[in-house]
Amino acid sequence: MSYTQKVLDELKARYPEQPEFIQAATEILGTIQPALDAHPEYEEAALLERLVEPERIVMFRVPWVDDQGKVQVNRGYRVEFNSAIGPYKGGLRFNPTVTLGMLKFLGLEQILKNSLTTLPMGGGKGGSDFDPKGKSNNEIMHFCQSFMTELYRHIGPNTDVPAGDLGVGGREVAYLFGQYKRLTNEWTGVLTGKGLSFGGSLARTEATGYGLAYFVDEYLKSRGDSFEGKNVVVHGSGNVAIYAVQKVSQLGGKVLACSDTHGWVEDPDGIDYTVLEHVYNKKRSGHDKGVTLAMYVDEKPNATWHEGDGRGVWQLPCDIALPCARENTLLLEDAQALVANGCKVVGEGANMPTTIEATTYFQEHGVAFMPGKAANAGGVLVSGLEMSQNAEHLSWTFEEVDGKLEQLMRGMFHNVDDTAKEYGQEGNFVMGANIAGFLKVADAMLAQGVC
Ligand SMILES: NC(=O)C1=CN([C@@H]2O[C@H](COP(=O)(O)OP(=O)(O)OC[C@H]3O[C@@H](n4cnc5c(N)ncnc54)[C@H](OP(=O)(O)O)[C@@H]3O)[C@@H](O)[C@H]2O)C=CC1
Ligand SMILES: N=C(CCC(=O)O)C(=O)O
Repeated sequence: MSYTQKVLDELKARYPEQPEFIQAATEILGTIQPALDAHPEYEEAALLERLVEPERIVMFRVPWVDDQGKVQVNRGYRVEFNSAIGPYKGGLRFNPTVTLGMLKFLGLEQILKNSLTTLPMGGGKGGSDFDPKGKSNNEIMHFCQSFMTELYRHIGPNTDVPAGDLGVGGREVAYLFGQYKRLTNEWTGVLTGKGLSFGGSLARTEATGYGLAYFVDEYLKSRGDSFEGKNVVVHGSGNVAIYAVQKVSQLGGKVLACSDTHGWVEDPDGIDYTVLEHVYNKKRSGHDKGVTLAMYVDEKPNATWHEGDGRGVWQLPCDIALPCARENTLLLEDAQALVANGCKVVGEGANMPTTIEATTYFQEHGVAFMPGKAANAGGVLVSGLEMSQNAEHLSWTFEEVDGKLEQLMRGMFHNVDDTAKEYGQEGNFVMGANIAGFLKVADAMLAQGVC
């Protein structure tokens, strides 16, 4: 039995209640064995057994009072997964489906993702089963203040630097930051995604979506192609999706459709990202009762709203698919429909949106599949640049940040592409990303001894 299979079997036996974590570990361990074959010292040092076990997990109670004066209780977590190459770095997710296993999947992905950025950032992830939907700004503030009252003692600019993710945007990061300052009497770069008036980086809001478009565009360029004239479908219409739509359009592509949890919208004129911004801001205004993406057609009468499952976007004929919502939202049946309708490229803006079965189907049918740990790394990459700016007490221009983002994302594609070729799997960007991300972390862990 291979080393990776042994470790994976042990994980499956130990954590049967954490399916998303096992899914992420299966994808990673299922592709890095060729790198391990060349390094028997990794098994001697139990390196994989240590890699898949978080260095620390913090779990805590989050009590808060709602607008009716009723006491509510949620659960809070921070998975400090791996600090071999830098302080723990990763988002916070506020969503009623959050579990420890989900955050461990996100944290494991984050380790390799942050490694691929070439910046000194370790991997972590946290969040809560708090649902921000339908909550007033006052309630979100009370929750964030209570959440940070527990978390602050575990984080810091050189220890653990949280940021946004699903359900956590600029509003939540700002409330969290305000509470951190009160508790520590320190102004530091302890969170990223901050507001521009208090240490936030220009281009951080746009970074994940832009980075996705740059990564896919570099792949297209490497094959003598481009976004020009390409039809694109996007799943999701949140922070990642909005700016992916903007940048894809700027690069010559036409985004035909996008979605939210209430349905999906198609626009023959091409999705207008500024309208998506209006919907996003209304949803997060603190008065979002009943606001859905259906609002898009109010501003764009040529568009059509489809109530129901947002996965309807996968039925549209397209050249490129960009899943930007959340995990396991592109299933085998969706992959079959996309391939049948001519899709040739999939770039993951979300974390693990494509199931293993769907990924395999794409790879077996000649679709260029780019995993989120590489393609969506633009967000954490610019978070790293925000940390740099905070550390030097400087603010770079939008063009400086966006230029660095584009340069690093295009370079990341070539690192992933070259690594896949080096291991005899040209075009297998899942293997390329996993091995390229893994090797840097593994070397650091080996050098630092048994810790
Ligand atoms: N924010 C960041 O910096 C980064 C985020 N990511 C990943 O990208 C993905 C999206 O994150 P982000 O854009 O920040 O999150 P947002 O909360 O801003 O947006 C999430 C989007 O996905 C939709 N959505 C949520 N749940 C479901 C579901 N079960 N089925 C279909 N659609 C759903 C939401 O619809 P609705 O509005 O109706 O809820 C919304 O359109 C996540 O996987 C996240 O982990 C990756 C890298 C960086
Ligand atoms: N949610 C993010 C961004 C994390 C960060 O900016 O620290 C991700 O990379 O999944």
